[in-house]
Amino acid sequence: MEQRYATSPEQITGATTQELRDRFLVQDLFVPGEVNVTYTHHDRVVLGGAVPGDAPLALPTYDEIRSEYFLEHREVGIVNVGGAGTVTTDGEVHELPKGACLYVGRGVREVVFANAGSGDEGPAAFYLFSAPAHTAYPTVLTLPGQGTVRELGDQVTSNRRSLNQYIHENGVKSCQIVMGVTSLHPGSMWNTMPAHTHDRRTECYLYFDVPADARVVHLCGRPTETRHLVVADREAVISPSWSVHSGVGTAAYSFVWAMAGENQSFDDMDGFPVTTMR
Ligand SMILES: O=C(O)C(=O)C[C@H](O)C(=O)CO
Ligand SMILES: [Zn+2]
Repeated sequence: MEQRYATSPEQITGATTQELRDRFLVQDLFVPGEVNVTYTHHDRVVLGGAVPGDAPLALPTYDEIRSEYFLEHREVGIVNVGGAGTVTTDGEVHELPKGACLYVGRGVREVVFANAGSGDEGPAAFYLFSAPAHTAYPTVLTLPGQGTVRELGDQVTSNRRSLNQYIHENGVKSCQIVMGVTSLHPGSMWNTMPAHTHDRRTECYLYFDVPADARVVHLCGRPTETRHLVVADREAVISPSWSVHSGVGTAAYSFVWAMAGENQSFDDMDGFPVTTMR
């Protein structure tokens, strides 16, 4: 398990591009036949990718979390960003088409990932976002589009997008995790504009469906002292509570956003009109 310690805003004032990428960008999560995870000490979130091959793939536990099994003290939200697959939790099989979200609560001992056929989308690719959990909520599957959908932005400002909330205060229950998927409409490139922070939660974005020859220029840092990361398909960005998280693509794309921290209030955010940003 890769470990990333927490970063304060003062530490990035003179950071090089590589230093910024080492702190905030998570690459190579999706390797065929493997489960790969990164532990950020920002709100103790674990990010992961699981890509089953011909054989099913089990979620292991790791020394760093000192748990007999991964979900002994944790919960996880799982979104499939690849072809159809299944996730089996303590023997119960859940079918996840692309874009579906499975919440798995504390206390589930076995989580097993598998492919379910060979469609155009290639093998299943499961993105995992896990946080410490104080109690056990039931495992719940949400199919694409079945969450709470918010239509945001406008084609005129190139930020028309559909935001699907899956795990949230008024949806699937969790201890900490708030999770969903946002998809840009064709011709729209900007996400999360106007940008915001939420000092009470860490947020991570996993960009997916970014064409191979395209990139997302992701804005991070304090709103009045921004930096950027150039992000490719299936790469994730860790956004500390003090950092904006917004981006513009060179083509349309989608992303999984997920948060954990002090509260689960999606609208508890401080917005920054672009005219106030630097
Ligand atoms: O497009 C957006 O706007 C988002 O998806 C915003 C994220 O959901 C977010 O940053 C929530 O805090
Ligand atoms: Zn946010």
